[in-house]
Amino acid sequence: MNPSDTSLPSHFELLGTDGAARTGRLTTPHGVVRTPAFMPVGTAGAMKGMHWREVRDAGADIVLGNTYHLMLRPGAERIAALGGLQTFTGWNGPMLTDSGGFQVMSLADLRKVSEHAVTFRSHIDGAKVELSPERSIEVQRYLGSDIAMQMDECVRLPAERDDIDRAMRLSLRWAERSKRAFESAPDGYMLFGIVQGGDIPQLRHASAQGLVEIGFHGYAIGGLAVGEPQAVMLAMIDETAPLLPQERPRYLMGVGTPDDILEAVKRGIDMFDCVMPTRNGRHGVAFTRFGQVNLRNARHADDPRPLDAESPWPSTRNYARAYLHHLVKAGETLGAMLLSEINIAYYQFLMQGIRDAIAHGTFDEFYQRTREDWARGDI
Ligand SMILES: O=c1nc[nH]c2cc3[nH]c(NCCN4CCCCC4)nc3cc12
Repeated sequence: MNPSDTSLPSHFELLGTDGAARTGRLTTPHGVVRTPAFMPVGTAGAMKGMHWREVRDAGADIVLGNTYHLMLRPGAERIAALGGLQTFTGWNGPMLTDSGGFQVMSLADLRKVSEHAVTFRSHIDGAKVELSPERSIEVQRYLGSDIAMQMDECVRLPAERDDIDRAMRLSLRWAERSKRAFESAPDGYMLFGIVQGGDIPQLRHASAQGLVEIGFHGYAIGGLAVGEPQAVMLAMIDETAPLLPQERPRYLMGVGTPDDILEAVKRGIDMFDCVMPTRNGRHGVAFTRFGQVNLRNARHADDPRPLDAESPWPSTRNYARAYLHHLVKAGETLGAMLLSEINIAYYQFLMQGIRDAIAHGTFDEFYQRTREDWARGDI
């Protein structure tokens, strides 16, 4: 389990730091991921409202798929028989899959957590399903993701200390089982552990130290972006990141807004995923260099200007706000499509700016200027 060895099909190289911010390169069997990286979320094997070529052209190196959705429909064994996720979907680049535990807790009916597994009824057809750490690893292997996640239990916040402690210790035992199942067939792919511990520093420390002792290719910080204020999320990153190995990637799950990402990169996070760019796009909200713009707002009805005339992304600099406003108000599918690509392109533009700034030792200036631009707002 030594992914710093660059002769392995999967390995991480730390290329530069600026304060606690890091830039690196994560090599996987399906390609290279530039970090800090934002992973668009293709939950059920598709990027809602976009073609894969647009996701690639926007600058995304890696996308996320969800084990929970894909194992229920179309089924992991079926995807394996059809060549795995990359062949099945046509996205021929790196993919990371979440283990399924989080979605079970947020989407499934009649779910029950035991030491052995979580059992639930499919939200699609009501079928009874059991998801153990071993089955989750088996499913992720069938899907063929380059980076698999351990099975864990994420507790929504606020929560009682006893419940956070119980879920954190269960997740550590599941981490051990996930690794054992993963190592039963070493094949050059990666497995990440997930730090739990809620908003309690001592439990975060215990979780991080326990995972490092087990040893993983990378370490996710989970149990955040689950209802807590941003200040609490950032405080838990401050408590956790310094305990994680410098030479392994750190992944903050489910995060977040551009502001969340900038703050987390400043604290040493390398990887992110969030549905926000595509979900907000479908709801008519654009992310731009000057903050968010709600195209449903009547103020755009006669505005011939594009969202950002300086943007490198064609749709951001070519379409009049009045047209985007019209599409959104008319419920035209093209509105959701254009705003999804515009938003994914902005997130990747932000990540490229972050990587360049860290590489040049100018992250602090980039951080200040970016926040000033957001604060200036959309004129
Ligand atoms: O602790 C986790 N383990 C496994 N997967 C996770 C996924 C997560 N996703 C989130 N937050 C998602 C927040 N997102 C923001 C935009 C709207 C939909 C919800 N926290 C997470 C924690 C975990």
